Amino acid sequence: ALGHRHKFWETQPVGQFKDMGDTSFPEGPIEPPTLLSEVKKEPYNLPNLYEWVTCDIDSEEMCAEIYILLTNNYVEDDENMFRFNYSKEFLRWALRPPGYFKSWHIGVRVKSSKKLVAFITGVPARIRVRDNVVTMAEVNFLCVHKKLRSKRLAPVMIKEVTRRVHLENIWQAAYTAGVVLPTPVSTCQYWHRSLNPKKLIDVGFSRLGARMTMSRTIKLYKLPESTVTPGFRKMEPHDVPAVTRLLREYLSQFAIAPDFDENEVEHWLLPKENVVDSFLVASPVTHEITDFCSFYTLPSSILGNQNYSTLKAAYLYYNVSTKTPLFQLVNDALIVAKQKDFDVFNALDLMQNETFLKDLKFGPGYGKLHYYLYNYRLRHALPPSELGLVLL
Ligand SMILES: CCCCCCCCCCCCCC(=O)CSCCNC(=O)CCNC(=O)[C@H](O)C(C)(C)COP(=O)(O)OP(=O)(O)OC[C@H]1O[C@@H](n2cnc3c(N)ncnc32)[C@H](O)[C@@H]1OP(=O)(O)O
Ligand SMILES: CN(C)Cc1n[nH]c2ccc(-c3ccc(F)cc3OCCn3ccnc3)cc12
Repeated sequence: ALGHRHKFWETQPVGQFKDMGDTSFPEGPIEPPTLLSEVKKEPYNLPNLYEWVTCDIDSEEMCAEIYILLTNNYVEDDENMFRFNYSKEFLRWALRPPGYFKSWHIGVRVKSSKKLVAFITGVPARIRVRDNVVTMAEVNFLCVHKKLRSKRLAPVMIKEVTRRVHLENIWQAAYTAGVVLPTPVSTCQYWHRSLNPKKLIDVGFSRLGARMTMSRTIKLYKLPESTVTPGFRKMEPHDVPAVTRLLREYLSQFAIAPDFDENEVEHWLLPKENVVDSFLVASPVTHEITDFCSFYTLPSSILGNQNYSTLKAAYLYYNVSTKTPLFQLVNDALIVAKQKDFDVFNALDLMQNETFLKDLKFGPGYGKLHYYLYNYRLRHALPPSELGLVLL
């Protein structure tokens, strides 16, 4: 805002800070599509030492290079105590949804050593914004090696993924970040629910509460051995049509939400070992599916701790409650996560999550996750309760 210059973002079709509060602009695309013949045909120039590489995520070797780059150089928390450690199977899941483009998995190598030093990705998604379903690119995994930071490489990466998205006649994007950029369409807070409080305190993720002993803390977060909702079970392939109907109906209440079809529900929500867990509640009598709950697995490396190297974290994903109270549904997810030896269960305060966070003993995190749309203006920022989109 004041004095804050965004030399790159000021050139982009995104809401600008200087226009904040000006509601005279219509909601919708900021720039019209250009003719495909007018989209730049060759890649943007990189500094001389570097070259573009289109990453084949199916290749074990390429996937390993991406995994290692992210493991050592991706997002850390504000105190640099943890760094996301997306697994290879998670990356393959996240980057190969129905209709994905290999050309949107973009790497930068050092010409001489062939070392992968930067990465950015897009995957196609139909996102509804109020009443408009827009095909967008969900942009993610932007990463520049720690040794190459602050050289203005990120703008080149962003322009290149934009160019390749334009070549597929797609003109909007959605992305999230912990940093404030021009201009968030919504801002969420993240919350954490301890499952293994002793480890969380040992690694410095949590602190022992005032007037609390360790044994009192362990007791506070204790969960039942098994889930409590009758008819609560893992999702299976034959459930895809019913879960799609249930989820589409539920997500229709939010201003921004994915427009999932059965293929996308199959990809994003069928359980995948070590990647995504999903459950539903089917009425024992009618077998009607009335509720749904899911979380994904995203460990964080613990930086500089002698006893532990990894924090096993679950992240609340998409949930639907029509009969079982959301509180009880998510509590069953906590119970399953504890059974699977997760250390912590994370959630954003979007959708209807703030109705249960405190009651289920989630504590507020220290940072925010900002949501952005590229080349699509909203007249006002949305409260998180109107957001129905979870990006990985
Ligand atoms: C129609 C299709 C459109 C498709 C594209 C849509 C847009 C997609 C946008 C991408 C969405 C990604 C979503 C996503 O992946 C989820 S957010 C996670 C981003 N990754 C990390 O935080 C990993 C660790 N950090 C790094 O690797 C580097 O610090 C990065 C690469 C972040 C910046 O590298 P650097 O060496 O530290 O910085 P310079 O190269 O010198 O560049 C500085 C410029 O980059 C702007 N910047 C910094 N962080 C950003 C971020 N997270 N998004 C967007 N812009 C970001 C910054 O404001 C400045 O521009 P300004 O001068 O205007 O302020
Ligand atoms: C969303 N996706 C784009 C990854 C991403 N990028 N930037 C981020 C900033 C915060 C969160 C986040 C989202 C939900 C949550 F419960 C906790 C979070 O971060 C905790 C702090 N932290 C950062 C790294 N290790 C721990 C994700 C992201």
